[in-house]
Amino acid sequence: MAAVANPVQADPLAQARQAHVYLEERLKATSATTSFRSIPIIDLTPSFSSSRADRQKVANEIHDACTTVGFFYIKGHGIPKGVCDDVLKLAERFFHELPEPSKEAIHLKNSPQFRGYEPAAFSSVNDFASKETKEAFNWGYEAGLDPTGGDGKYVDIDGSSDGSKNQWPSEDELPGFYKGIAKYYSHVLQLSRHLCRLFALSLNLQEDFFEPMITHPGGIARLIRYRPSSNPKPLSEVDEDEEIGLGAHSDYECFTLLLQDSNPGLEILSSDGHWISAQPVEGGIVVNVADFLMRWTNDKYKSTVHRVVNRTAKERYSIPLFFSINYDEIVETLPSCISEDNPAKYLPIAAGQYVLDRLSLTLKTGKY
Ligand SMILES: O=C(O)CCC(=O)C(=O)O
Ligand SMILES: [Fe+2]
Repeated sequence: MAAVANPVQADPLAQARQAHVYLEERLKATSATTSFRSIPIIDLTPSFSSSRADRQKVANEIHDACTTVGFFYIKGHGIPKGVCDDVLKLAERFFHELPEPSKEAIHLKNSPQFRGYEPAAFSSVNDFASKETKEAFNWGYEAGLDPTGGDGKYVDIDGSSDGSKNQWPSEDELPGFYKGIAKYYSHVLQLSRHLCRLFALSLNLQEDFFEPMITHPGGIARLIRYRPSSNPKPLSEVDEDEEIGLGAHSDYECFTLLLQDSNPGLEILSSDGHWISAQPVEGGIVVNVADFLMRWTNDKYKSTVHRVVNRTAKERYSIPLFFSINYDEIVETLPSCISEDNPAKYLPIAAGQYVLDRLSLTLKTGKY
């Protein structure tokens, strides 16, 4: 086991609370560790090459983005444009076509695993945001959505392993919904596995280091709808009283792959206090490091605070996948991220336990 210096807390809930305190501190931070004004764009095309040098080159770009901004766009990722367009259309159909009682029937409050429909103003990712205007539909990994078929050993965040916990709308009411979701999800899952190989190279690990840990990965995804703004205004440097679509937060898992439509809205907090707009990039998918990977890398890779404000008079749709390694995998700090001068800061923890603690904390604050 890796040496653990000053283990913060042995109690997972206390650790989760501490992560919340950490977020509060990040939001207040004014002194820069790394400040930025733009988000790198990384072309993944060479990462599919049989040349190790080509793959390493992309991995090095990922390393630079993750140790500074914590966010980057990927292009040349291989998911066909039609698949992305179709799933965004499906999101629109879900919110517009599914009758309210049918949405209510698959409400997230029925699900200990946070799956299903979440109406506007139902939750808040942090204690500081006023009511969030977003609406969402959440689902998680199931073997039927995985083109590998999975390994039959899927374990959920709460340790359960008795089948899918997803709440799907009925095929009669929303024909083709499950099929369309499955198509996009299978693509984005395989892309995440590909990224895991690049993350491994970027961290000086064997390229297949993560492979045994992603055979039944955690992958909560959501369709999100942000209403048009009633009073559109441009991003200003100081804006305390925003109409918040999604409050300032960092993500919980390993990394997030975000498909956004053509409307801007995502804003990322530079460490000198400026919010930077992650404008949609044609054919691009946004990738960001999340808290579990930050912890796993001993804080080397940055999980950067972000929020969503729809400043346009149009609806905005986005579809994040929060990719985690197998939830039952217990991890300790990555060997390439510790040294005598920089010993491991965190205790080993199961990937799913960490996510559950963070999600439960949202419950504890009474916002769910
Ligand atoms: O909708 C977006 O652009 C970002 C969504 C997000 O940050 C999240 O769901 O965690
Ligand atoms: Fe997020």
